[in-house]
Amino acid sequence: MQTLNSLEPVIDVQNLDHYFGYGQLKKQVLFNINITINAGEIVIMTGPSGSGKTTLLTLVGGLRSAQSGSLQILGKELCNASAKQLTQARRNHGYIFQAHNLHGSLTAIQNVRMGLEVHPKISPQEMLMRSQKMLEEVGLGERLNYYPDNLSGGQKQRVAIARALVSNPKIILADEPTAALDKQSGRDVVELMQKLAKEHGCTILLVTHDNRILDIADRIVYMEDGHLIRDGVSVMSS
Ligand SMILES: Nc1ncnc2c1ncn2[C@@H]1O[C@H](COP(=O)(O)OP(=O)(O)OP(=O)(O)O)[C@@H](O)[C@H]1O
Repeated sequence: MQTLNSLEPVIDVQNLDHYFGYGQLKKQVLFNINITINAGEIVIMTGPSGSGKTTLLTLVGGLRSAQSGSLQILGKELCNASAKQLTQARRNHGYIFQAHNLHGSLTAIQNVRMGLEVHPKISPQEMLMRSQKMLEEVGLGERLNYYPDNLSGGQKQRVAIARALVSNPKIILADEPTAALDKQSGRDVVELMQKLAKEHGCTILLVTHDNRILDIADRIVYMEDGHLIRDGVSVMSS
């Protein structure tokens, strides 16, 4: 089993280019991206709309295939990886999106349980136990059997966090997790993510336009026109 220490890169991107389309419609959207993210780091990626943040996040997440350069996740190369290798890699990740993507017909605990379905070795009882514990950790122990429609925006996002974390992923990828939330709920959600990531030893790569949450990052990276133009330690982190 692989053990990680804080100096080991969990995400290592070197000379990564990415294109959409073919032939005359082929368009380069990422240019020579280089970034190394170590275990336990919280990295926020920011920058203007269309600068390539989501594209980079989906490549790191194995949601699309990297074509050129090197993209190593937990020591495994994902550039030109097969569909099977990408599926395998996705098991290391928890995803949190702007729209929480909860299933409306499932209760909170059933939604969280979905985060364990890709791990067939866990028994149904164990799945329920872990899901309940995770919901308790995000402060929703009293709402296990609520449907998403009966939860506030912040509570729904907390269910999504529980679903992302229930399988103990090494890496959490979050795309605009506060965009649909008011100021206080957004703050609560990212502070919860920060706390749980530190407790569970997760690395977080988070895309946001929300300047109010930049201070939770250990490092902020800035994208513009497909280039990573700034990569430094957060001036606001303690
Ligand atoms: N599936 C796709 N097919 C073709 N072009 C795409 C596709 N997805 C994104 N693009 C283009 O790639 C570029 C980068 O888009 P991306 O969504 O990664 O930017 P972003 O920084 O995440 O933007 P936003 O902040 O608005 O979410 C844009 O020019 C976009 O139009």
